[in-house]
Amino acid sequence: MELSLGEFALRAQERLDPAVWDFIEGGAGEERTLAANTAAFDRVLLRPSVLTGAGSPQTATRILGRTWDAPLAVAPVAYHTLADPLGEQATVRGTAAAAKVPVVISTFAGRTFEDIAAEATTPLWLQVYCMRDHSVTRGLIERAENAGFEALVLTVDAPRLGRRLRDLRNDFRLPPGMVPANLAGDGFAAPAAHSRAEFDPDLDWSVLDWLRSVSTLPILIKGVLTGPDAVRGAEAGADGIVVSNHGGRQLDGVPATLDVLPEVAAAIGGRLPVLLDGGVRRGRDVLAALALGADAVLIGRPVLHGLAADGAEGVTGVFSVLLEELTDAMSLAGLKTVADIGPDLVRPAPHTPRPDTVTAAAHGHTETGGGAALRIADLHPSVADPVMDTMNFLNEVTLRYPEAVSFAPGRPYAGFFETDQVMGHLRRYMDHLTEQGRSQAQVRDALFQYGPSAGLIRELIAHSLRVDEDIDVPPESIVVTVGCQEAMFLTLRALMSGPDDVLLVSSPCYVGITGAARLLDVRLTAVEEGENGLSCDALEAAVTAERARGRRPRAVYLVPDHSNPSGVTMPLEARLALMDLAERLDILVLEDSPYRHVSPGTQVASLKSLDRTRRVIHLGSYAKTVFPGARIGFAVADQPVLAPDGSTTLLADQLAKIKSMVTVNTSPLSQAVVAGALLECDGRVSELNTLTAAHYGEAMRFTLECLAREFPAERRSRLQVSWNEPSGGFFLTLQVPFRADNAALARSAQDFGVIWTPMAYFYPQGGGGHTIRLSTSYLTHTDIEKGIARLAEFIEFESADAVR
Ligand SMILES: Cc1cc2nc3c(=O)[nH]c(=O)nc-3n(C[C@H](O)[C@H](O)[C@H](O)COP(=O)(O)O)c2cc1C
Repeated sequence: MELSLGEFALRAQERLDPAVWDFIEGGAGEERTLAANTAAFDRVLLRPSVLTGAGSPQTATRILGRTWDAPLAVAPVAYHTLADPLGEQATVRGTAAAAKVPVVISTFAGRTFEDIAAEATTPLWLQVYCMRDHSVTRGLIERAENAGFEALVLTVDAPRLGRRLRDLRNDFRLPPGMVPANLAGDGFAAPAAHSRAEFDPDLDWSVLDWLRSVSTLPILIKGVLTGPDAVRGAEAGADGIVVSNHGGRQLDGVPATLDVLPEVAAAIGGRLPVLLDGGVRRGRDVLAALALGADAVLIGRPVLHGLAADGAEGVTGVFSVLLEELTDAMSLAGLKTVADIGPDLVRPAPHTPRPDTVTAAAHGHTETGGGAALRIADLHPSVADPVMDTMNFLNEVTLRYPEAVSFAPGRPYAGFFETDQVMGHLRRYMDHLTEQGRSQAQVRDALFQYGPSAGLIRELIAHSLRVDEDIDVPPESIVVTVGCQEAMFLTLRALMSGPDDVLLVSSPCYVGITGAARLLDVRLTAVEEGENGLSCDALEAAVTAERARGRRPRAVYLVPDHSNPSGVTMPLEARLALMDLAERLDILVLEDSPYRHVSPGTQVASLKSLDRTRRVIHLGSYAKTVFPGARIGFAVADQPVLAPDGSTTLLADQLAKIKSMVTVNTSPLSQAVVAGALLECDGRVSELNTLTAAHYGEAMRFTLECLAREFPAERRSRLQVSWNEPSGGFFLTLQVPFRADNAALARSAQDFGVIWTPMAYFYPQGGGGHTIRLSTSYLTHTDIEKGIARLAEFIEFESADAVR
């Protein structure tokens, strides 16, 4: 009886034809990567904890909404029929007898999906190679879906098969009669040549959109080896990442999967499951991979070894050994559950230099290599997220070119700010407290002391919402926050309770919410915005697709009025339809609307004022209506929250609880100043802002006039330039024929003296590459005129190549 996977391999080698053995065992090139995969596991030393009371370890884990008996799965491997005539049918039977874990079936399976499914009592996933003829791939997916397969695994490391020298030397051909049971055609006997003829070598990230359009199954991408690619995958909508180098069979010289796992896991930051394959041969290897950031591992060659050694029973044997070893290792390392496996369990072997130390030394920066030097990979992945860097880039460009006219920042116009106003507002609020019968000591405490987490000025805000917005909520449903940003942060923290929870956002989307989601490891799904703002059809489709993937869409975030960044306003009918839909889909609506009262004309009713069933959490801000330096925002969260003992609180109470651990309370001084402003206008913020709204309306009108002047009809159509005409707010968007990216922005700032924002920053899952955002709010007419003239020159220059 075999006691280790190595023994199964020996048995298999005895039984298999040498050329078939080479086909299975071999790697590409000099097989360096193949060797590196197992060597990386050999280097890991485990650090057990003693006396943990761990008892009998539990290997079960939960991934993609399903419980697996162990963090193991069968990797997609072509032609199991090479090892046993029953092929994949024997594999699924043998695997299920040991553990309920997924089996990934290769595009090149030797048995039909239907026959395999008939045998399976464990989840089946389909590995997808995307063929030049996409209809072939679509047909495979449809058949697999009909047979009950539960996920797709898109292999992304194989535009063609790698140079496998053993197969070239053996002139390897599949045995006569061996064909992929689910594909029609011929030429399969020579796998490498076939892959060159049939695999689509031109795939890019848009293939994920295509897959989404043909299937609602979760999609994992297999073959990712870097953090940035993992992030791209997540942004492109993948549901999971498989760190893989195809068992060393593709590009020889890429690193061992275990060595790149920490980088990928850090980049993903828990947003998606990360699986790994390559070289896992022992239970302790599973522990090492999980400790370094994997959620589960896939087993490739050993499954074929088991199959060749003893058919289905051999596969059962392989998984039984792995499970036995895993349980044994967990027990001896003091681990009770899979969740207890963390980075403390591993450390690199002493002779292994850490890659970043090598780089630092090469650059002569060794002095930072001491105890206090931190690796970015050890920090929360959000700090390395491109979303966070985009704003830095913009600030940097603005600082570097102070002479440039900047249409980038969405700042209020400074001409309305008077320093004395701050004193006046403060005095007014203090007088108000006194009028209300507070003693001098109480007034002093109110301003100088810590205050209630939920805020001091909730009554005044509630009054203002009632008289100005027709929003009738009790003061207790309000939490005063440090800017609207904190209101978003608290709301997401409270609502998003598990990895399957999803926040839907209108796309393009304000970066404050995407950034907060990133900090909190919240999963985002973008819902395309149309001419009338968020589309109900797109929202319903997104919610349905997420639910089909086993996820829980919790809320949708949007800016319904004069949106940042697009400038679009949702008409009343669209708002009513959204409220009905939110009710039907049972999701919450996060309404963020900072520009309503600083826009000219009558505003459409806010979503919160239309809310009859407490579906809307309103995220408020006084940054534009009073001044941003006060940093005062608020959340209206009047949703009831039920406790197990039957008692009820408001969501606002829970937000206040969280706030007490984030900022304790919002500055009472700042609250007092804003309260003074509210008192001055008896809560009618719209009246307080009559002049401001007229000013911003005029700035927008003048910008549109300058654009129309610079781009008369002929020039507009020649350059393929167009823009929208928002009725208010701070932003408008402009379509241009060239890629409006950071490089274009840098050229625009340096050579033409005009700065704008690439709209691509605002598309959480890609898009907006040919659109720029212009902010009209804080510039004078002279600057606007100068800036738009410069912009026109820049667009003309850039378009010269793009339009030809
Ligand atoms: C004989 C063989 C066939 C394979 N066929 C496929 C395949 O059809 N599709 C795929 O994505 N990966 C394929 N792989 C790669 C495996 O899915 C997996 O990445 C690799 O085997 C894991 O490494 P391990 O064998 O060291 O466990 C194959 C690997 C082998 C050894």
